[in-house]
Amino acid sequence: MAQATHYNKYPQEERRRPRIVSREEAMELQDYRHACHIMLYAPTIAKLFGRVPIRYVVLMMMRYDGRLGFPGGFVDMKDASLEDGLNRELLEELGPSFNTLKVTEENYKSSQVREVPLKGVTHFFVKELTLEEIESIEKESFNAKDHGSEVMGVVRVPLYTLRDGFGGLPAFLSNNFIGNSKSQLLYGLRSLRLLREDQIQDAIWCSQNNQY
Ligand SMILES: O=c1[nH]cnc2c1ncn2[C@H]1C[C@H](O)[C@@H](COP(=O)(O)OP(=O)(O)O)O1
Repeated sequence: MAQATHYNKYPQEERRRPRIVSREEAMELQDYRHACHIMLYAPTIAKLFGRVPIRYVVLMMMRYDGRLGFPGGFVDMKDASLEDGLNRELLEELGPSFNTLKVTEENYKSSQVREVPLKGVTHFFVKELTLEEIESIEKESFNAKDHGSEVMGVVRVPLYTLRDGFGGLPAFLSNNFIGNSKSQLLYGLRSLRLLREDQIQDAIWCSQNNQY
């Protein structure tokens, strides 16, 4: 009943638009499926071609459906918490690194609710790692249960824009993304200040106005 009341509070067109809610509000929703995904990242001093600063390694993955998304997945009834569900998914998708690396409540960032096509909540987490830890995840991901099936491969997000004005982040943003993962990526880059706002705006504009 609580769920029906909540659902009816929003007019038809409002229900189509995903909403940001607090974790507490999200956890009170009944009959919604909860999913958790995480942006893992690490600072780097490496330069592409010896001159373009890479700045951060940010991990996403190519999914079985040809879309890009973050590692993670649905939380099951048997998971004791959102973090338990996410750690279970990370072990399946990224492999043995997540026997030791653990996501905790400190890594929680935001929750978004959608009503259509199905009622669901996506919880977004972020975790800063060392470059060595990220490289170890990349190597060990070949030994993950889901490698080659649900996960086609772990990919790095290029944060730079090349001289042609499209290569790098603008081209990456032109890919197909699952669910709200593209807005999660932009939110993560913004809120963690991995890029400046003007750099993000330029990359979005260039991705939408590719003349090449
Ligand atoms: O990266 C993501 N960000 C937001 N939502 C996502 C992301 N990846 C998938 N999704 C959506 C799609 C589904 O509605 C759920 C769960 O999908 P998935 O991760 O494929 O779940 P399983 O691995 O099958 O448990 O979240």
